[in-house]
Amino acid sequence: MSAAAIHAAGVRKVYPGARALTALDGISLDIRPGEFVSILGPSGCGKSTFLRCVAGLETITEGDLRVDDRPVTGPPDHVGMVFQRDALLEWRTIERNILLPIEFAGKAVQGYRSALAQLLALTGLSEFGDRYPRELSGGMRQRAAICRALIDQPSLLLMDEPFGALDALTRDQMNVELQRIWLETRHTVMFVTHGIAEAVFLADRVVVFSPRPGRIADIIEVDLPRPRRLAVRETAQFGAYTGRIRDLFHEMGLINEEPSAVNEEMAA
Ligand SMILES: Nc1ncnc2c1ncn2[C@@H]1O[C@H](COP(=O)(O)OP(=O)(O)OP(=O)(O)O)[C@@H](O)[C@H]1O
Repeated sequence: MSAAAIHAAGVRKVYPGARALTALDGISLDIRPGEFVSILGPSGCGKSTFLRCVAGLETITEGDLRVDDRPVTGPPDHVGMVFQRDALLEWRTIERNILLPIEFAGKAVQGYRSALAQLLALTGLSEFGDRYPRELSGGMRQRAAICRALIDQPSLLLMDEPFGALDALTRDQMNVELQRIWLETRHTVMFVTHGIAEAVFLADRVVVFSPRPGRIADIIEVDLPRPRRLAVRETAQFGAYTGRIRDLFHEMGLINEEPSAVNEEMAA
């Protein structure tokens, strides 16, 4: 029996077809209940694929993948998801957007009124429940999307570049807010990102993927006290974590700061 919230052992994912594509190869990873894990890697390395496999939206080709010790055979219960695009329905108020998963599940929304009020308060949206998405800023919309993911009390929150479309300042603010929400709710979170600083700031562990086919290049434990303030990013300890990840990307050939090396390569 595994106590892991997510258990992956030798997970391989091949997208079939005439030009079959191996997106993931040999992913083995256990995520503990209540842990915040960032998945970091270059574009196209299979981060979203892994998240979609955990969410039961893709089937794996090989290996063992479990959520709460049950093999993933379809979208598991008690999983909330947040994507880069908030996917709010423009014709529904914020409250009715947040309650959508309850309606989909055929449950009575009345039973969720107090959960709704708590989530709106937690995310600073109490005044905006009766507004429409177009009346909210990008950051507020993403907070509403987080409320929608949390309304049915998931044990696991899967986030795929949730702040990727936001400007840098709003993204910083959302990082702080997400940490606060997580410290209050202690869901297990798997957070996919391209951003090295964002990954380190938020996570208990950063799982670094290699370029496609996605393999785990390294797992970095982030031992920084919480709650973390944005200023932590200026500290030597934080710099040591981000530096280590940058070195990894260097080794993988993903960062090249030597113009002469580029020239040599181009000349070869
Ligand atoms: N439905 C699909 N059918 C075929 N190939 C796919 C499918 N979805 C993704 N891929 C391929 O799998 C690889 C991994 O894609 P994925 O979206 O998981 O990467 P990613 O790391 O999340 O990238 P990004 O950071 O750019 O979003 C890519 O080469 C992509 O083209």
